[in-house]
Amino acid sequence: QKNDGLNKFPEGPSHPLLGHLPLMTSTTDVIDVSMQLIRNHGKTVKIRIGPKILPMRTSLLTADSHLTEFILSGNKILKKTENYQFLKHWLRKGLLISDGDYWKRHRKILTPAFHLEVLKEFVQVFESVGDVLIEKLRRCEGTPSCDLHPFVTLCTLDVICETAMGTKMNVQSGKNSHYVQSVKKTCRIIIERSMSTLKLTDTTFWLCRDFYTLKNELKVLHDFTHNVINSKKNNKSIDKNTKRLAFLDLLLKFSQDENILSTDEIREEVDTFMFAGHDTTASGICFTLYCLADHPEVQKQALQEQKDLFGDEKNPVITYPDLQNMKYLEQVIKESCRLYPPVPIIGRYTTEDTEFDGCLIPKYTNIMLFIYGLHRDPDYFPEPEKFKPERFDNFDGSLSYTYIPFSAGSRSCIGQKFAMLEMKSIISKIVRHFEIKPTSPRHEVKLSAETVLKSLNGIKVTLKKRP
Ligand code: HEM
Repeated sequence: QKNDGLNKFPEGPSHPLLGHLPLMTSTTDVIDVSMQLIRNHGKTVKIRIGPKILPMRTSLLTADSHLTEFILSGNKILKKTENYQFLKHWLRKGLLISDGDYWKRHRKILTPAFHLEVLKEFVQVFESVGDVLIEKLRRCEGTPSCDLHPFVTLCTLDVICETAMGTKMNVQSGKNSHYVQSVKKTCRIIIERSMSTLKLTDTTFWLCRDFYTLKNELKVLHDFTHNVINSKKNNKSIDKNTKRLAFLDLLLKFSQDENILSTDEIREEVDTFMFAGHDTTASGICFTLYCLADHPEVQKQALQEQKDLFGDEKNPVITYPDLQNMKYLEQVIKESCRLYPPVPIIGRYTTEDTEFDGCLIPKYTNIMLFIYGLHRDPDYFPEPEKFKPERFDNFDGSLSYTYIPFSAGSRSCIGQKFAMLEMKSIISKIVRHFEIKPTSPRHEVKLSAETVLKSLNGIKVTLKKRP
């Protein structure tokens, strides 16, 4: 393995034998240590695991917009890094982790399922599931501190179950808790595998209890989607009265017409939507509400926008054009996704020697694109720590590789428009019903880079019913 080209990049402090491994032993370290490295040593740094002379792995960590643009805008470096492989037991060859011609073919097949005409029909789902969330949040009214995360996660799970599979799961009302528990346990094990030497490789993972737990949980998850698909195939559970089709119905339809996806392939894609489409939006919603609590003047303006659109009506019937008209709220969400990007790091892997800016990046290099770092760079965003939605007043394309919460280029998030609509629907509802205030003393989030950005100590605010 030739890694000479990487010598151009600084390494920062590291252990001579273990490299950066001792610095990154937890999901919280990943954010802090990566920030320190890029602040103190340059926008792109080398991360080494193992001895300096013969490293086990050398990666690049970058928050440089040029290198980010080079990687994301080209069509050469499309393969994901090996840590995505922890997802393979659940998602198999789903869109998020597949590559090569297989990925290309599936991306082309799945793209029409995210067409605007399809998404517009989902607004009703966001709204009715959001109404249940409002009822659940009433429990928090008057309490000094409410952790939003568990409430919002169940809400986004209900949304994705109904939109991806066409199945009302009512997890917010305590139904189907076995499926929810399996999603939670599987996500936990996936994160822990990337942090534990014993769980890291399949060769030793089977020695751990989690290997068997994962096996059981995956059976629950796979059986569930499998059964939904089968009953749809036998046409037992398609609601004839709705013109709304879930992603699964669309995939089945495409496949019936042209026989392009097998049942297993459909299941893998539906599982992928389930995974990629609920924790991410929950993170986006929770951090936006946290920012609104901290910035009463921004919240006031967001509420005013709601009043301008719907008067004093707290429960208007919201349509797709209404969500489009929530321009200020969109800026608020964008600014929150800048400071707290729901997906803080993504990884790509070079399959051939690649030249960038006169430097050779060798074949088999992991490149970690540090979205969180890009978004907090003062060269790209003056006063980066400040929450200023007006930054997005005149958002122009030149920011496109400095602001990438949904990634960019051909492997960008296929669910981007869906996610923005869902976040607007849920957040606007909460803003109309509650005044969101910081807790006293103010809750300070402890950021953790799991597959999505989370806060280890929850996302706590105070909710006060609006008159
Ligand atoms: C705020 C919410 C969301 C954020 C911030 C987000 C962010 C991202 C990012 C950064 C990627 C690139 C991942 C990588 O390169 O490794 C991605 C990919 C993807 N996202 Fe999202 N996502 C969100 C919501 C959703 C939703 C709701 C869905 C589905 C309904 C979805 C489905 C996917 C899929 C399938 C991919 C893989 C695309 C491909 O490789 O072709 N995402 N997302």
